[in-house]
Amino acid sequence: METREAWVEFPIFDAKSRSLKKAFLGKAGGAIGRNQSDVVVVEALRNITLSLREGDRVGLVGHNGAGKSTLLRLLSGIYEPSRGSAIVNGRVAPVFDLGVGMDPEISGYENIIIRGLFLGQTRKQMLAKVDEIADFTELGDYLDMPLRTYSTGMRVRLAMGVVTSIDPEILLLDEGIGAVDAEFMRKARLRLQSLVQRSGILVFASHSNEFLAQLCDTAMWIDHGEIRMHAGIEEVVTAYEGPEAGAHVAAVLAESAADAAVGSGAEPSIPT
Ligand SMILES: Nc1ncnc2c1ncn2[C@@H]1O[C@H](COP(=O)(O)OP(=O)(O)OP(=O)(O)O)[C@@H](O)[C@H]1O
Repeated sequence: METREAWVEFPIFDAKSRSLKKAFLGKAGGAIGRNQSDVVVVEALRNITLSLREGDRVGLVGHNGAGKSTLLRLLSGIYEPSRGSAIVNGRVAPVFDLGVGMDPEISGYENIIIRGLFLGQTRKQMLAKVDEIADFTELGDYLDMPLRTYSTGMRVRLAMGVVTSIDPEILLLDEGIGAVDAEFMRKARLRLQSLVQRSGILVFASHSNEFLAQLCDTAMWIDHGEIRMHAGIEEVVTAYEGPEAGAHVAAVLAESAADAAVGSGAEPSIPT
């Protein structure tokens, strides 16, 4: 997966732009400027060159409107670069808009299948795991009801169940998963971790440093549409948010490492 000097610009034809004489760079959001035809554009991504390979687990950090979601959409092929190039080889599972691929008029069960097809699974594969996914969601009889009768959190449960049941080569994840209750989140986290382990490449946009530290091994700081820094998570978070946040990341990393060590130590050894 590779991008070279890729830009994503959104032309805004109805911008109230008379006062916009010079390019504007605020705290939040990408730069607002003009293109060659003098149309106002939001420069959501500027000059992005990156190369990701099997095993890479990258977290995206950056302020609101920095370009994280746009980068995920560029990497998934939803957006074409307006300049430069983006080449993606592999089966991509874009998991940012949990509602995409869902139909409000059909049942939860049917939506499990549809959403799976949307994520590149076959109908046969989905039929084989629909019961297990249904169990995970704990939605019971609601699974026979149309999706429009669900609350936001219930929809997220369904979407999370499907998403965490697949085996993607490239997993693009946005943290749109805050709507579920704490107990369900704990359960979902384990499934999410196992999904990440099965995936070839992970790119994860999140405002939760704890989550980033649990799932990723490097972080990329996106600032006004540009890659400002790509390094270890602790280093990037320290630069982006300060030493306290960096120390928190270090503590989470140490905890995960300790858990992993206990996990491997607990495995029974096979006598020879
Ligand atoms: N469809 C669109 N049309 C116009 N501008 C857009 C569009 N989508 C995104 N933008 C702009 O692109 C910039 C980057 O937005 P993006 O959603 O990628 O940010 P983000 O880093 O994911 O932010 P957040 O943390 O708030 O979710 C913002 O300035 C936003 O206003």
